[in-house]
Amino acid sequence: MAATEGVKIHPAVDGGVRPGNPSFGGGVLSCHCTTDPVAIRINAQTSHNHICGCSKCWKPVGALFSQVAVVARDSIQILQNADKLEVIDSAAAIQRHRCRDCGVHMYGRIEDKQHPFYGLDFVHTELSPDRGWSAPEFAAYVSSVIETGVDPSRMGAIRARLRELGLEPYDVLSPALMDAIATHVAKRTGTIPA
Ligand SMILES: N[C@@H](CCC(=O)N[C@@H](CSCO)C(=O)NCC(=O)O)C(=O)O
Ligand SMILES: [Zn+2]
Ligand SMILES: [Zn+2]
Repeated sequence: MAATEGVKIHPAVDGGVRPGNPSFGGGVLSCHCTTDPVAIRINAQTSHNHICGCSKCWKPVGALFSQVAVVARDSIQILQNADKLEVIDSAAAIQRHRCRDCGVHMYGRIEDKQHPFYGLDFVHTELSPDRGWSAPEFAAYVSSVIETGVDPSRMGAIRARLRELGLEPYDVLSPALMDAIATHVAKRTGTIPA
């Protein structure tokens, strides 16, 4: 039996990564409540979609990883049941707004203007019935799944499965995003010209 057989990452990728549609222009995300769901509209295609193993991002029941993408904050509009949204941790860099009834995270917002990703919101596009959203490109915070209870002996098979799916595993973010963060910091501190 192949080492990767039976390794489940996330329902959106377990059957293979579906390509996004570059001309897709957005859609509506809804929480899991069967009555009075929270709904938000995203008026743009997402970018930097990735699979995330960190303990803070929302994961569907049974999934080892989250799927999370970013979009400009001004492209998000709350359509209904905004009163059900609560911020999980207002001290966190990403302030995750979840439905207080079903627990689904509707969007994560960065309020710190100095943060390298200020201006971007984090969203889970599987909450939309549409298929054109940008595809996940890599896997982030992979070792962090151990913090959520995964046996460390499974990490070899998990990383192998991610590679099989074309989702290169990183233990923080991808090199491109880490470079963007470091460039932002170097410009802010004056190490390199802004
Ligand atoms: N080992 C920790 C990592 C948590 C973490 O740093 N998560 C990242 C990525 S979230 C989406 O890519 C992060 O930026 N967090 C900021 C925040 O959550 O406010 C763990 O697993 O908890
Ligand atoms: Zn809900
Ligand atoms: Zn995360």
